[in-house]
Amino acid sequence: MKTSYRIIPMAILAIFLLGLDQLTKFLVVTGMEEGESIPVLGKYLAITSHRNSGAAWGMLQGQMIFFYIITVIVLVILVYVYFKEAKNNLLLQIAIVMLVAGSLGNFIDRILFQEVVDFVDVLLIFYDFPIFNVADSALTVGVVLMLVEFFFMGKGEKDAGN
Ligand SMILES: CCC[C@@H]1OC(=O)[C@@H](C)C[C@H](C)CCCCC(=O)CCC[C@@H](CC)/C=C/C=C(\COC)CC[C@@H](O)[C@@H](O)C[C@H](O)CNC1=O
Repeated sequence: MKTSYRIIPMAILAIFLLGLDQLTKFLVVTGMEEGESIPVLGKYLAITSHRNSGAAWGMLQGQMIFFYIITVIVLVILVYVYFKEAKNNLLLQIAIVMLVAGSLGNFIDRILFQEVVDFVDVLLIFYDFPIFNVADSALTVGVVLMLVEFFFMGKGEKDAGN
């Protein structure tokens, strides 16, 4: 029977992403001093132990209550959209799972430490991109997949067609 919500595979993907996020953060917290940096790829990629009590680019430092509220709202909306819109839509299901896993990853840090552990330190050619983590990567990929789904696969196309 064709499973339309793919609950098991999507749960496995979410647990894998969340586990990878929490494991990498745990290794950084226990294995490195804050501020310590380990070059991986010359000066373009390093593992730098960093903490951020804000959102992307350090916005809204310390506003934990706001982050808790936003994250819970985001999670509720994602679950609603999953069961309402993602039936038989694998791309949308993966996008939503990436966003849920990423949100939960940073949510756990914010509840436990009131700050997020970051460690992926990329120096883009001329711009020193903020240090991020696996959860941020999942969120960013999820946002991109959601945009692709909407504009190239989903409603956007139908509306354009009308
Ligand atoms: C990725 C979302 C940020 C993440 O949102 C979350 O947790 C969600 C679930 C809850 C937030 C309170 C609400 C979303 C705010 C939206 C936002 O901020 C616009 C972002 C755009 C984004 C494209 C989607 C760009 C990319 C940036 C970065 C990621 O690069 C891969 C740099 C990450 C570093 O600044 C790092 O220090 C951040 C730290 O880890 C805490 N992370 C968060 O707040």
